Amino acid sequence: MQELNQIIQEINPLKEEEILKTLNHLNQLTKPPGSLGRLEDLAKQLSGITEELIPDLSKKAVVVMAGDHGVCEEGVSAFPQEVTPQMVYNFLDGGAAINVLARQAGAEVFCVDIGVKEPLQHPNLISKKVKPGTNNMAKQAAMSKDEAIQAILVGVQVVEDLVEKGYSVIATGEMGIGNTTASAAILSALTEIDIEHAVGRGTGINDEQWKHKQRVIEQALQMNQPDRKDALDVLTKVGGLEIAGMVGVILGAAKFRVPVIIDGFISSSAALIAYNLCSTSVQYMIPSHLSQEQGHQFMLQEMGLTPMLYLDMRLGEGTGAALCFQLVDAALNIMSEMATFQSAGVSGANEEMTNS
Ligand SMILES: O=C(O)c1ccc[n+]([C@@H]2O[C@H](COP(=O)([O-])O)[C@@H](O)[C@H]2O)c1
Ligand SMILES: Cc1cc2nc[nH]c2cc1C
Repeated sequence: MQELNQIIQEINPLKEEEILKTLNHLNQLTKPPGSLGRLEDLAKQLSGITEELIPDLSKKAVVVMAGDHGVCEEGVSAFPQEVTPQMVYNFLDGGAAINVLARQAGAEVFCVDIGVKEPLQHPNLISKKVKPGTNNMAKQAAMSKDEAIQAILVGVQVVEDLVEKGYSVIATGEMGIGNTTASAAILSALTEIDIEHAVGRGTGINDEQWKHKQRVIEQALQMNQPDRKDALDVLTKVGGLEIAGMVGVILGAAKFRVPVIIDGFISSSAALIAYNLCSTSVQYMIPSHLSQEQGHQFMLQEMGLTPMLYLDMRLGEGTGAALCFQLVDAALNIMSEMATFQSAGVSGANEEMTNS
């Protein structure tokens, strides 16, 4: 707990001065001020995070946290639990969607076993198992507080190792059959959103299974009584090991002043926990896309975030976040390659026609 509190204390706000310098530069480029919209916001955020006008963010990493969920025994997913380890090997063999999208963006995928039920072995796997899957949250707490903290610290350590190797922008990803149940439970526990709106179809359950999933989550919340004001308590009682790992990735990124691209519903439940533990951490988050999972919009709204992309995706793994690497590159290339009004001999706006 002390170590986690120390990390939170080391998270500082973005550098306002650097953001103003970036705005000033953007306004000199050959375009009407603000006309590149969210790309301009992104350029400002990146410089506020890194304390550099045009940072080198060429070394990109996707961290895929994998974990299993005891609540699967209640029948909450369209797929069996063995898909979690099977997909981990798929990530390690380079054949999953995240491998394709990461390659396209020039990013590397790092897969972490933080809580897969069965033993896994692969030379490229980062083996940091805290526990072989969570307990069934409908019957008891998903994990102990110590395990939740341990999993968060794994995420922080993974980021520290990546930063040491020169990685400068990180995307969150996850794999865990049953984890939309944990994420929806986190959303209902931390906000006023009712269960019907917080719970989605995950990998694709039918109406009847969806109603059942709602009842299971209701039972888990009744049984565990997570404290809305204590995000660590919520994570412990109804969260997941991969979710806790991503909380650590996000807090670690904020600590080391590295931009962190948040993927979909499950990644955002981790972001919501991180935000509740340390509200400043939201300044380091880039919300990549709006997942089709229905509760996702409420998570982002709760943190005051607007997604960059609307692609009706609901895969997870970090796929939406990986697509945003290209937007990060776009924002930086605008900053470094565009001509200024002065250098290109282009006339500026008519003074009397503008607001500023
Ligand atoms: O990222 C999302 O928005 C997202 C939405 C729905 C499902 N998923 C993925 O699907 C799995 C969880 O779905 P489920 O139905 O087993 O809870 C898990 O491996 C997630 O990566 C991911
Ligand atoms: C095949 C499959 C791939 C996934 N990737 C992330 N969640 C997933 C769930 C399933 C079922």
